[in-house]
Amino acid sequence: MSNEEQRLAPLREKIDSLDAQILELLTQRAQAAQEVGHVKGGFSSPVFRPERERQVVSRLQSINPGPLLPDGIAAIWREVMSACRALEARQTIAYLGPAGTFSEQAAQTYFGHSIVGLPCVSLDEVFKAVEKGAAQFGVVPVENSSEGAVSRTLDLLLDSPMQISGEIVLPICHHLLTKSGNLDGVTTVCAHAQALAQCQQWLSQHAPQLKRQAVSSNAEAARLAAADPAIAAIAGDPAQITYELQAVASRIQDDAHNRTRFVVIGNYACQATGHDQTSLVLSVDNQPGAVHSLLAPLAKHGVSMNRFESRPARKGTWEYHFYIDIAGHADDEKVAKAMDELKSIAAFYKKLGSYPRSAA
Ligand SMILES: O=C(O)C(=O)C[C@]1(C(=O)O)C=C[C@@H](O)C=C1
Repeated sequence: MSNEEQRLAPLREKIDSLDAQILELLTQRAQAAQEVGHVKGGFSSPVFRPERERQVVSRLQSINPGPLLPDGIAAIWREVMSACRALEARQTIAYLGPAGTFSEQAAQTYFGHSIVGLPCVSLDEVFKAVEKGAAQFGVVPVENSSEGAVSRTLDLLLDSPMQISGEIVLPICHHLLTKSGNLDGVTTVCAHAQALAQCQQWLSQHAPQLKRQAVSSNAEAARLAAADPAIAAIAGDPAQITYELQAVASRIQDDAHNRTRFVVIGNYACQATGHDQTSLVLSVDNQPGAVHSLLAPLAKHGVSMNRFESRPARKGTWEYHFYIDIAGHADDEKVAKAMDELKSIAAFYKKLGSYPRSAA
């Protein structure tokens, strides 16, 4: 045995013994979750409880003695609870496919890996899958930090009976990918229109000769690049791994801090956790000071606004729907008061959901 092996052997024995103890405890935890599942089954109540999962992670982070980092605690328990939840009933999660999209990564980041993924061909299909009950929840992109709102998602949220029960913020890094790892013989770069826009400066500077072709998703671009040596794709890590491509250049997005916010849609109203957000859609009659009147109840009750987005109301007139995210849960007293006032002055009012805020 080498000197290194001699020193590693007792440490590894210690890790093996600790792992056996952790497994014993995880087994007991899984059995407790199974019992929880039986109780819920008796009341026909939902398996997935985002507010409880948030509480579990926050409590452990608050008593964490170190050296594990808070993000590490969150990642470990995300998978522990995903595996325990699957023993109660494995959840089917719809997302914008194909496999290898950032939407799939967002779904796994939020629900862990013990889920059944249901890749859908469009955002409309994600909503339909959840509305029809083919999936318990759906994950859809709603906003990118460089490109702004995903307008189709906003329009679908407006019309859907589903509510928002969570949010995920993912850092988005795009790479230029080919089968060979170089641009020899490559004529065209394919990507989703949003990704082409997010990388346009880099492309103009470093690969102006490539024809830019928008396709339905970056994962689809990666699939095309894997099949055709004349095609390069712009896509992220999940698609690079799925389609076994090589990076010609990494992190080519023009904004180094590029992030996308996804929301979880479903038929579940979350309880308050103390770190919540409420999403609303409103419209006001087209008259002077109307938008200001929408903001007044928030200021009056000390409710802060995290986001404000407008979309044409699609009625052929110059009218708009305002999508606003406010801090707090609809059951919080000051939020409830502000919402009541908003409801009374708005020409149109819809609550999209109250849910725990993403830590990112
Ligand atoms: O507490 C519950 O309701 C559970 O079902 C247990 C548990 C867990 O593993 O801690 C699993 C699934 C829920 O989403 C929340 C928590």
